[in-house]
Amino acid sequence: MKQPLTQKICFLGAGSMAEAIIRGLIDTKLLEPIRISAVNRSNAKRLQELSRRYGITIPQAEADKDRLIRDADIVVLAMKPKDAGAALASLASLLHNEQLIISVIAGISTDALMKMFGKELPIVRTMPNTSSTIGLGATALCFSKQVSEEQRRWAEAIFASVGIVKIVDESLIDAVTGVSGSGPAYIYYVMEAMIEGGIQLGLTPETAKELTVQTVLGAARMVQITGEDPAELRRKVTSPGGTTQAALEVMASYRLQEAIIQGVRRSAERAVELGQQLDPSRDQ
Ligand SMILES: NC(=O)C1=CN([C@@H]2O[C@H](COP(=O)(O)OP(=O)(O)OC[C@H]3O[C@@H](n4cnc5c(N)ncnc54)[C@H](OP(=O)(O)O)[C@@H]3O)[C@@H](O)[C@H]2O)C=CC1
Ligand SMILES: O=C(O)[C@@H]1CCC=N1
Repeated sequence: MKQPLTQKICFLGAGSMAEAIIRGLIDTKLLEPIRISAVNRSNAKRLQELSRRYGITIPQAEADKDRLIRDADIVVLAMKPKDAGAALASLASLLHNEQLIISVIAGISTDALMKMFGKELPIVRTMPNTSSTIGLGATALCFSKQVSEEQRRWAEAIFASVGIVKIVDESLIDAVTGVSGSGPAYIYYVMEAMIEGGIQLGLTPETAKELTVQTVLGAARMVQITGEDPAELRRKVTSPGGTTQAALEVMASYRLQEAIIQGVRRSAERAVELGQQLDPSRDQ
């Protein structure tokens, strides 16, 4: 097991992505709950729920909020892109350059964040996904030049506690959003359709769901364990003139693969748009 971290971490934004990471940190004992705090905009009930569930610190009064942010060694920005402008402007005066800033916000570049803060800070821009909740996340990281070696290790350890970590150039983070940030939703979408197909053919919803879940799990693990390409594994399922070929021909007639590729591309493009809405000077 990795050496536990001794830093204090404050999550700014206490939604699903923050909870996924908090849970991983605690489950893997990378950080003790006492070193973790979370603040949000207004939803006190949500903070109480997280505090009850994980034993983390939450502000007891408005003034506590600023103190938790100021005292943290690591501040994780985990609000929606649309809320980031207002949140980050009010945050600038609380941040100092001994802190590491980790952003999970889709689309917003490290340059744009620094512009919003009005100062140069060590920033790790990340793109995780919600499978981090169960330790099976896929996260890409990139670093601003102010990030020290030690801070890189903190960031890598934090996201390694909830899944796999890939270091990428910042120019590729939006592509990661298209593949694995939004990716779980594509798979759920396919699963919904498989379950519905099964129900239409007479299976109970429970049986259709169980069979679908095991099929998706098994297919992903087959790729991982055998190391074979998905295309090759698909070929092995597809007997000439058989049932799978018949199914895939129908799916191809609906251009399913093309639809997914275009969806991945559109997600990445949308990340760029979200960033531009906050940083009109961005020229991509
Ligand atoms: N969900 C996902 O699959 C992924 C999300 N991301 C990124 O993670 C970020 C968060 O997403 P997600 O967890 O889904 O969002 P949620 O809507 O679940 O949570 C957002 C949180 O941000 C808080 N918030 C809003 N404004 C402020 C503010 N001014 N100060 C402090 N907190 C604030 C909200 O508080 P309140 O409820 O009080 O308003 C809420 O707790 C997004 O930027 C998204 O791009 C990245 C990868 C995957
Ligand atoms: O949909 C979104 O904007 C966020 C970013 C990646 C996954 N969810």
